[in-house]
Amino acid sequence: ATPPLLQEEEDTSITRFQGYLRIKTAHPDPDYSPAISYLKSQAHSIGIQYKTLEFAPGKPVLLLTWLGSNPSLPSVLFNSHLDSVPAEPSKWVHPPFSAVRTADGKIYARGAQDDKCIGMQYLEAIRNLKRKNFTPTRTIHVSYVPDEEIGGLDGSNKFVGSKEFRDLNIGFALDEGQASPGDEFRVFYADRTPWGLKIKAKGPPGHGSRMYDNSATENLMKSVEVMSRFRESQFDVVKAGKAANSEVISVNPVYLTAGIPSPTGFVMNVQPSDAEAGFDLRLPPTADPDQMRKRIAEEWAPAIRNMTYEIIEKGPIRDYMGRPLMTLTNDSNPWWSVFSEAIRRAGEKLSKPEILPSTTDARFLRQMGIPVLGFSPMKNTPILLHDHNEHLQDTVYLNGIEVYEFVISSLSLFAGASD
Ligand code: MET
Ligand SMILES: [Zn+2]
Ligand SMILES: [Zn+2]
Repeated sequence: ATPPLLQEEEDTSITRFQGYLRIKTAHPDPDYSPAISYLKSQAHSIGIQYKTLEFAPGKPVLLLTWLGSNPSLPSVLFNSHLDSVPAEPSKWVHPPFSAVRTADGKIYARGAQDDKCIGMQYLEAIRNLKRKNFTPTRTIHVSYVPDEEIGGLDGSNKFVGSKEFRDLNIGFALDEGQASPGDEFRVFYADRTPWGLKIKAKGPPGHGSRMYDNSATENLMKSVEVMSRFRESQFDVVKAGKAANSEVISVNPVYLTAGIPSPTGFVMNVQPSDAEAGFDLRLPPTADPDQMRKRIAEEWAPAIRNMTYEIIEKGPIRDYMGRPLMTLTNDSNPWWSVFSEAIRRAGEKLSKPEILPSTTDARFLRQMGIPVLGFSPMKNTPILLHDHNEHLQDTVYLNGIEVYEFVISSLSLFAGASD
């Protein structure tokens, strides 16, 4: 057993976390370069290698490497994203980029849970392991990628397709998960894939008083009704306890638009010739994308009702072999066994592995055939990602560092799988 950290050392690691949280990498205009500089200086002080890669202008990927004693073995990757969603400062009790630590130990910042915590915990764990003279067998990589919150197409997606990535020879990866309100950590073996769906209706315009068939708004409303019924059918499965939220297809409206603008709002006595609605769809890996496309074409936006549609598919659902993008969480996956055993040895518990209701860059890694688990070590913590007043308890943050020490050391020493 190693002695607990001195108060002073704890404070320093919290201060370093606060420093990262104060860098504004929130959309719509994330400033990546100060974040990259900050992380590079951390890597320098720890004594590990670093390099910046750029696959899209102004969108750097930072890669840190702790070389193992047997670099020919497949390596292990710890991923996090540099960016975060926007915050509305007026809705927060402390400014979202202040990283205030309250008297009772809560650290307030956009990114405190999603996911700057893990980005810094990886580094603190490596710092501690180095101090204890631990030598990894497998090489450990830590990646910081841009643009996750807007779909990752210029970030992780391009990174995994690069020669630089192939050369890393990654055997297993960890990416972000979600906080757990209970006292067991959550772990995720798959993500849902987001589709943005826009449906558009056209129809004859007419006097506001007229009753006639096939107006644009009538056609759009018919679709919205059909889609609402589908949404309800999925939600019913969840309410009946037959599936988790993340195991069904979600279809949620995000905008509705029609009408002819006027200086006072909209023209009130003309039925418009165009109407449009947008939806956030999330498809679990078990969903059949062809069936979904067919449903959209035939039922949700049928041409016979003068409707058109656009599907923005933000990432894969299946791998190149057509199999659902899921990482095995049983003993047939030796990485799972090593990971779950490390959690046990850290004195912690995992709840039953889940599909993540939202989406991470793990889907791009899984598409390359790499097993990935989603994991953010936050227990007894409210789920505050994308919410106002996102915060993390200092003790939870510090505990996570210890957990990663077990996880990083175990994975790097694991000798079993050579491919
Ligand atoms: C639009 S891709 C996904 C971005 C974000 N992580 C989410 O789940 O909403
Ligand atoms: Zn997020
Ligand atoms: Zn995230």
